[in-house]
Amino acid sequence: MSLNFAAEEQVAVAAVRRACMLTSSVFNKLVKNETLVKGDKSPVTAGDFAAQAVVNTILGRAFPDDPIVGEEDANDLRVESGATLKNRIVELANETLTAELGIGEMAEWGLGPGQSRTADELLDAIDRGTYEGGRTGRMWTLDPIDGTKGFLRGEQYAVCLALIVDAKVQLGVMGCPNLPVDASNPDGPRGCIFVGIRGHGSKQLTMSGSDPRPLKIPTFADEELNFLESVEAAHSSHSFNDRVAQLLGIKRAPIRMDSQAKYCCLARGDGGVYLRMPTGVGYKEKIWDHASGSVLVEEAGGVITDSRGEPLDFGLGRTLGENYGVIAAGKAAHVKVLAAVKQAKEEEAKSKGNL
Ligand SMILES: Nc1ncnc2c1ncn2[C@@H]1O[C@H](COP(=O)(O)O)[C@@H](OP(=O)(O)O)[C@H]1O
Ligand SMILES: [Mg+2]
Ligand SMILES: [Mg+2]
Ligand SMILES: [Mg+2]
Repeated sequence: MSLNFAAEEQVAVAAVRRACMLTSSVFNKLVKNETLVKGDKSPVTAGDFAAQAVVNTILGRAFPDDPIVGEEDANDLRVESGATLKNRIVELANETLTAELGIGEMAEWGLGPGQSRTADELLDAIDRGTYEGGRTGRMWTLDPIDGTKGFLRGEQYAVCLALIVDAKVQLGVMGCPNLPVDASNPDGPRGCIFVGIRGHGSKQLTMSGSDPRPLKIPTFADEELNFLESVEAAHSSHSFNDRVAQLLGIKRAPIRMDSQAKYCCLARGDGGVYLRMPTGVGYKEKIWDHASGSVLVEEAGGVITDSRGEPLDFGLGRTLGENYGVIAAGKAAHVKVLAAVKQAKEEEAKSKGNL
């Protein structure tokens, strides 16, 4: 029987839950100077930094020897021009770390009333996430807000945390504060946590971490299949997906959604195929954008590969290496989609050759 990572699961769910409290509460209060544009032109908010500070503080206390590959770093907050944003982040992180949740997690992990951290401690916590990754050992990977653009639009985003051991994802925990608990009731209650544990299945929990519901990807009839794809056309080629859908005879419109919430929706059967093909050259996918989703999908009975059918390699460092895209689906659907993707790639190569 494989390890069940019970202690890691408990800590990760608690950390993701606290980070989700923070991001939900900050959303309504974000003001203009609380968002920065990073070097790659992507946005980052006070919520991203503060959520990374909270999760890394908790991980640092519970598993002090584990390195963390986190999306954000504190460089922009350590300079004079970042002082206002830094103060806001410290305020938000401490509000969250000191909240009284009454679930017996608190003293042990340095949480609850009276457990405020200094600004320096919180910036250092953010910078615990600068680990380079690699092939061996234990490491966590964190995306404090995946789908920052969705977050800013008030749409889908996810707090994503995964444990990788010797380049294999063993545990993935995702918090989706805006995701309907039940896709068949889109106007009903929102907010859920998803957990995948290698060898032990996938489940959906409430936002407070209770009421586990096991997840299994259903087998879709061909005419029922549909795509889950990025909202942002710059992140994933919409036209390529359209061609693959055409080759497969898919009639249903794609579901466009930001973040790894797409993997959560795949794992519970809201959509049949996750397909993400590069839009240009040069961008390398980051491990924190796929680690937790990949184990969730696999443990719900699905398959995740690149567009050549090769497994994703989480042992190359902070990125997944050269970008061949990502295909995730239930077992039977994955075989068909992979074949159609190969055909669409051949067509594309031919038409480029003929130009
Ligand atoms: N050119 C690009 N191609 C693919 N992914 C990109 C990209 N530029 C940014 N991203 C990633 O796409 C993620 C969002 O994925 P999606 O499009 O599925 O919502 C972003 O995560 P963050 O929002 O955490 O920065 C970012 O890491
Ligand atoms: Mg980002
Ligand atoms: Mg991301
Ligand atoms: Mg992010």
